[in-house]
Amino acid sequence: MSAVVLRAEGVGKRFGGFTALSGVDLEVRAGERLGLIGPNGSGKSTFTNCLAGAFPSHDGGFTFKGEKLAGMKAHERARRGLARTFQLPRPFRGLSVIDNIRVPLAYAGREAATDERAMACLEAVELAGKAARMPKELTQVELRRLELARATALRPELLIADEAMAGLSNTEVDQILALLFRLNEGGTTIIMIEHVMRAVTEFSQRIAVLVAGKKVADGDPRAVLALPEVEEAYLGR
Ligand SMILES: Nc1ncnc2c1ncn2[C@@H]1O[C@H](COP(=O)(O)OP(=O)(O)OP(=O)(O)O)[C@@H](O)[C@H]1O
Repeated sequence: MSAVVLRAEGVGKRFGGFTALSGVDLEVRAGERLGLIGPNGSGKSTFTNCLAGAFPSHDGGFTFKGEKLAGMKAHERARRGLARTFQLPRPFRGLSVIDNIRVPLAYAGREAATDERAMACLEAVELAGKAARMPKELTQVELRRLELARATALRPELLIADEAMAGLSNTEVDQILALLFRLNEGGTTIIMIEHVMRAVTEFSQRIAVLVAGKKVADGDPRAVLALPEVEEAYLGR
């Protein structure tokens, strides 16, 4: 079995008096494909934000590649190989597609921000033909692909893909799925947060379920999805 790359221990987050996450433990192994699911508002993005360093404080902690992340800013976590995409793609709207890739390359300094490297990132998501276009000229699925290219330009060890498929057609879902499989085959560990259940079941080797901020299940996808508490959480949406 491969090494644990990420360990979350007792992660909790409150917004004022509201508990959005509570006591979440999670382990992810190197090279794994994990589906993180749960009804709307169950805390999936909050978990991602805590992990990526978007929130300054929360309970519990994360260990990534053996190093505690507490106190590290988002960019420091990114430099260590932790990447995430956003539910709503966030390209630099004033920059061309290729410049959107040059920015993370240049910023992190781990890779030379050469044209070749930026083009290779675009080729990996089949956007090389649109390198000179502006983000507003891209379709929804192309924007999702650009978001993935931006997140993976630095060849992260772990990628959290937060609803990369929302609102896409079946064919487009397949395109993004293929891309995520390719990234995983290249060695990237992936946490997929997704409501498109077909994609989650095709992709995930394991599924963890959040309901009202608590992890209620974690294990083999078929066994997890058959649990009464998981069915109830979804049917009760
Ligand atoms: N910055 C914030 N301030 C206050 N409440 C917040 C904030 N961010 C999230 N919440 C609340 O925390 C709860 C969990 O939200 P979160 O976005 O993590 O859920 P989610 O599982 O990602 O949902 P979805 O599937 O709809 O994206 C929700 O009730 C949400 O309203």
